[in-house]
Amino acid sequence: METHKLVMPEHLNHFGFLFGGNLLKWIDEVSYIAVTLDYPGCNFVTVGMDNIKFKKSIRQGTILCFESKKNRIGTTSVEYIVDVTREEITTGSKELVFTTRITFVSVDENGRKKAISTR
Ligand SMILES: CC(=O)SCCNC(=O)CCNC(=O)[C@H](O)C(C)(C)COP(=O)(O)OP(=O)(O)OC[C@H]1O[C@@H](n2cnc3c(N)ncnc32)[C@H](O)[C@@H]1OP(=O)(O)O
Repeated sequence: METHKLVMPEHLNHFGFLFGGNLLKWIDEVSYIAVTLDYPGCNFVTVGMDNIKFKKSIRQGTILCFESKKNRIGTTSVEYIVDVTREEITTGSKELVFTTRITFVSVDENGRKKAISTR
């Protein structure tokens, strides 16, 4: 699944670059939507996000593309790789600015883990 976000003034830190917590929130949100659409009827919670390294700063006005790819399916969990690329609006070129693995666990109505059902 692919989606885009526009970096606005309210997303910046006090140095004027994208606040890392906002990036992580967007990754949680877009990949939660991906897993929920991939497994209709299941409820998921995030259990972990790996490899958090902020190596590129991101300016206001940047268009970010989030691509969530299913990477591993376990008994109760599903892992996605999320690649975040910066899209250069004048040239159309793309640059990978962040990548992570995020894992969701299927839960029942009481929040207890539950085997993933495919229907
Ligand atoms: C969309 C959101 O933001 S939701 C809000 C934030 N998330 C939450 O509030 C969730 C809080 N956590 C919990 O309620 C519990 O930890 C649960 C229900 C998610 C899991 O229960 P636990 O007893 O901790 O699970 P357990 O350790 O047995 O692992 C369950 C599965 O998750 C996987 N897992 C556990 N920890 C991690 C981790 N850090 N990274 C990746 N996978 C993990 C396990 O490998 C296992 O997978 P499998 O069943 O496919 O083999």
